[in-house]
Amino acid sequence: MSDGLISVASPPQSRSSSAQDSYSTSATTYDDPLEASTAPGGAIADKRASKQDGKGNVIVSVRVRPDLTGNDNPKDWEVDPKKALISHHGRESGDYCYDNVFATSDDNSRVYDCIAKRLVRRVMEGYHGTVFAYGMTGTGKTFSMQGTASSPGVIPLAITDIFSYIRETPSREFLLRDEIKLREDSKRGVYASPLKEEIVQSPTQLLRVIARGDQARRTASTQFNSRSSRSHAVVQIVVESRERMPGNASAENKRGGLLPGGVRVSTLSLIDLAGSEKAAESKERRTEGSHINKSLLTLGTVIAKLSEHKDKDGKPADKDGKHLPYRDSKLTRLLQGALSGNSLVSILCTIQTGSAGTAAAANTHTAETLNTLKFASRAKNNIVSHAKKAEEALGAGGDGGARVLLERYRMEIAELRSQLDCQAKGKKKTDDLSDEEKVKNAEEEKARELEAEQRHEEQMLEMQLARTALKERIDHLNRLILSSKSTGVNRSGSYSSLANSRFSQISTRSSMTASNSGRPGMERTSSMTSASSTVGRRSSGGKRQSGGEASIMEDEDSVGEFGDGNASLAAQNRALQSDLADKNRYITTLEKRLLQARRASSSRTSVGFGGSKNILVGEDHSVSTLLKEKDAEIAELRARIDDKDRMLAALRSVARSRETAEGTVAFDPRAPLSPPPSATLLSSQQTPFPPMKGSRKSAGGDDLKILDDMISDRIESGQLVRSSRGSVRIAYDGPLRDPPTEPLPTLDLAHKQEQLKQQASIQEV
Ligand SMILES: Nc1ncnc2c1ncn2[C@@H]1O[C@H](COP(=O)(O)OP(=O)(O)OP(=O)(O)O)[C@@H](O)[C@H]1O
Repeated sequence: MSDGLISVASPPQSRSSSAQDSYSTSATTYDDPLEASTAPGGAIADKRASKQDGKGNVIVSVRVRPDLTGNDNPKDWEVDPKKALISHHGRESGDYCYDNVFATSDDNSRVYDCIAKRLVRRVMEGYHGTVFAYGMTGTGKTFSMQGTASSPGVIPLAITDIFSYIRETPSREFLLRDEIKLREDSKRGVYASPLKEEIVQSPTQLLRVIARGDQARRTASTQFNSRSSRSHAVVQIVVESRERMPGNASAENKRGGLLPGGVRVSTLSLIDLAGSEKAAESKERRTEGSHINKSLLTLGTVIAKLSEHKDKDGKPADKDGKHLPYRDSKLTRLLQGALSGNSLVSILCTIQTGSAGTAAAANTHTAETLNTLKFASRAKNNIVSHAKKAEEALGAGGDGGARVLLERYRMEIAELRSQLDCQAKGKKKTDDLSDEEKVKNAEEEKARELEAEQRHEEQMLEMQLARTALKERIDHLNRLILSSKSTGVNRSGSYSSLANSRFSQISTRSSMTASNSGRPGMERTSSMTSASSTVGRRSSGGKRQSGGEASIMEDEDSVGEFGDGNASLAAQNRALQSDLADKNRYITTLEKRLLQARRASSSRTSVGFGGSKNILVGEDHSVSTLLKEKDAEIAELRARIDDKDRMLAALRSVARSRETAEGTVAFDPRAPLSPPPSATLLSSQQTPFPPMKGSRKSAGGDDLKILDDMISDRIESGQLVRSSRGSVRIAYDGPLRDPPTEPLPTLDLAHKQEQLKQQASIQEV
């Protein structure tokens, strides 16, 4: 027996690995009491002993690679798979008993069932598990761990079982990630590849991830070392699981409705170490500081020291009580958990018992094989595992919680759901706010519309008020205009009254002149004038009318009183007087027409302006036009008056010429209706009133003086009577002629012309 490391022979395997529950081959068992009864009877005591000292959690198996020459039964080696015994006969003879010894005929499936299947199950249940292969280069480590397409190794089979277990365990949910793959070569030492852990959801995906890592490993090996065994390959699968909601939970609850329990995290490490023979032989490489050799040597050293000594706390220590040098290499650092007893461990050592060719090669090969067996024996004897189920990490607190990806994911999911809820609430709130804003906007819009409507109404009201104000202003202005016009009209009316008054004055003066003359024609003229004047109405009494009528008759008879032979001159004077009377009548008629026109204009203006407030400004033009027409009529009347003046002047000139030609004519006092022409002219020229100005005075100044002298003579003779006011009249000579109570209107053309001119000038103003 080689160095006494292998103390417990592994029982022969009895079952295949095709079935999930067929894992019952190992002589070592994990801390499952029910498993003990299933083991072969001869190994029960040893297994119980292993369980008691914690060695039951460590499985050490040896696989013998077939000999390429077909010599699977070398004379120095005896392999008994059933007894899990390898015996070497020769210089270093001995029996090496392990938990499992696989013959050359055993395939990968069987190897997996014996060394890893149950471990994988335990990992799925919450244990940490480590499976690594150790052996000489070319002895079938990779073949056993990875296998081939037709004969998958431990890793693919473990992956298959992992997903099978997940499918068969609906009460829990799992999360798998290929976390770390340590690579170690002579140049870079141990390094992680890939550096990024990946979540895997299917065996194919996990295998693809592993294949990428293996490809990287091979590339590195090709670059730095032609031999792939110069590096390690570590596949570490982290399994997180937690209990699901009851089966009747809805699909949504199955995803998110987790029970309040924590997340269980376990790790399955599958390691394909570099060729151990180099670590054992190549001192040269060790002196070069080979990381690979150092790791393997450190691993061997650690394993060799595991059970030799314990520290004061009972933890593995070296003989000096010092801590084991796990940190001397990254490999031992990685495997520290497994080697220190916190993990289930399964060690597969591969050997090749066949011929290595030459004798030297055969000796080297045998020595290396023996070293592998010794390593396995030490591992079997020294590694004590007290692996327990990993504690469920509750919540996210602490480092453990932070390391739990599932918990992190759960928390992240919860947080995302919270955010989603918040977003949904926010969205709802936003929607609500949007609705509120819409309502608010609608209200604001409505308010704006109302405000606009009110503003519009106010504007309309203001416009209406403005229009009203403008209308009032216009009306006011119109009233002002009308007032101005009315004032003019009223003034016109006042002027009319005034004019009537003045006319009455004129009439009074005329009556005085007529009284002086005592001619019925004057009375007739007076009556005509009085018809349009207040004074005239006063003078239009029945007595006076009767007197007037009588006067007319008397006028006809009075001619004979002045029958002095100057009848023609008297007749001419009468004709002139008659003509003057006609002119006066014509002037009176014109005055009446002018007065009527002014009244009509005033009436139309008053009716037009006072009857409607909406008078157009254009109507002023009609008034103005009417006024202009009246002014034009007045101007025409003035022109006619001027014509009459010129006619009178011509008549006076003719009378003077005749008087000059006929000499002095004796005045016939019997002819009162036939006063001398000079008297008539005197009267007509307002003698004894102030003489007319201008050409009129100069035209007949001498003649008038003569006539004045004649009138004075007749007054002295009693034929004419001068009143106290200066007017002259024919002396009263009998009862048949009532003296006039009021002065008869006399012809005072010049004075009337002046009045008309004054009236016209006032109208123009
Ligand atoms: N049990 C076996 N049955 C059939 N062929 C095997 C077996 N074991 C190994 N081989 C073959 O032996 C060769 C070397 O095997 P493998 O590469 O697995 O050795 P290794 O120990 O991994 O070497 P290294 O340390 O260099 O990686 C391979 O071609 C492989 O197919």
